[in-house]
Amino acid sequence: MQPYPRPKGTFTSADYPSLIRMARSPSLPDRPTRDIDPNLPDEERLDALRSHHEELTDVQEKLASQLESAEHRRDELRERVDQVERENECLKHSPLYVASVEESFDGEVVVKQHGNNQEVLTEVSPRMADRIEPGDRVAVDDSFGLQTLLSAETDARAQAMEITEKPDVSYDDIGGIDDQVREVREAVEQPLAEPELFEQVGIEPPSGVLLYGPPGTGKTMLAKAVATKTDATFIKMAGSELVRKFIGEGSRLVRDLFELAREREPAIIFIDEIDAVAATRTDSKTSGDAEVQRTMMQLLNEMDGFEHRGEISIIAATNRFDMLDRAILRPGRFDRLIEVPEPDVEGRERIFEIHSQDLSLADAVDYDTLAERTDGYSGAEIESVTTEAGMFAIRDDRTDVTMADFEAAIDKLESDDGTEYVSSENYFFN
Ligand SMILES: Nc1ncnc2c1ncn2[C@@H]1O[C@H](COP(=O)(O)OP(=O)(O)OP(=O)(O)O)[C@@H](O)[C@H]1O
Repeated sequence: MQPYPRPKGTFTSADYPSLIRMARSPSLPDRPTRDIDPNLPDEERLDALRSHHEELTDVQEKLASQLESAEHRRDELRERVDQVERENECLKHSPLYVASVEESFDGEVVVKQHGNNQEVLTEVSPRMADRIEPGDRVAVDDSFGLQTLLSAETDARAQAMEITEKPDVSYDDIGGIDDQVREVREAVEQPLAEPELFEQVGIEPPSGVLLYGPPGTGKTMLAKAVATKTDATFIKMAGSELVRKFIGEGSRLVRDLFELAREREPAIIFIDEIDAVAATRTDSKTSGDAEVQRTMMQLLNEMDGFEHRGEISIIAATNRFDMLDRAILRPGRFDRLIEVPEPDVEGRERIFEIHSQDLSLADAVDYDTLAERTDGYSGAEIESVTTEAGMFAIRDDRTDVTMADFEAAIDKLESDDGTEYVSSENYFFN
């Protein structure tokens, strides 16, 4: 019996077309044909028919065997396809590491992985070979295979950090949170302005200040106002920017952040939405969580190793105090907590006054009444009311803003929102 021609060896997907062709046209055994003379005596005809039947049975067995082999081969190929698909899925989902290209040779490069600074020589696929240059940032897989060319590092830094040489916010621009202004001045301004005072007394100034409270209450303004007052460079980084896609990138950005601050002393580092990197650990052990943990550890390392901080202050802000990992609140880290609440009625009146300073007002605007009507509004929402009041005047072809415009603006914001503004008393735990 002639066996079905089984292809040998290991195959890749590139071999599939030829394998399929082979499976479709196997060498089939010849179909036996026989003409039996009808004039033969019965016995001879019967013998001839028997022998023909045997030949046919033989062919049928051969075909059955070939079919069985083909089915077996099909199952093997299916299994292989499943395995390749699984490997493919794994490759798609496994995390990539960020590395810098140090040197580039003919088809090979030396890359240095961020985070552990491990250097390796690795091959570059022809599809990437002519695009890779020393200094490029690349994403590599577990075996250091180059997967993607990343955008220039300067872009990543610039995207993630907002640097203001001279912010122009003064303490007078901030209304309704006088106690918080005083506390921030004490904790940040004084150590920057009079470091010798702390030395003389023999105490360490607070390491980091954490401002917490609902959105739009002036936390960023506070940090900017201290930078203005102390002539410090204001470097803002959003925590969400630190939670990057690639392993090693978040901790690298944290290092860059502190390095930049050292270059630009005096400087204020402001980390907004710190909860994005410093939330309480969850049970899930995904690689994303591990990466966030690494970024947080890098941040804590930078703070812990900041003995001679010079003229650099660190301020962080969060709307989700309840979510924070307590590790960041230990002494030597964010050890001065300042709650920035929504303004009370007097605070709202003051914020209305501040934001109406540049408005051209038609008649005396009753800030007291406006403050009464805006219970639960944040500073940012009060700013929106004044802008909207100005829009009403413009729509009405006037250059002066009236009390009625303010009233209409509040009505509009409340109907746009669909709800009354909720007081923030339990904001953190909702
Ligand atoms: N207390 C305030 N006094 C005057 N203006 C304020 C006050 N709070 C907020 N504003 C206005 O709202 C805008 C946004 O405020 P800011 O960015 O400081 O809030 P935030 O607390 O940092 O908010 P988020 O938590 O959303 O980052 C400010 O530019 C300012 O115009």
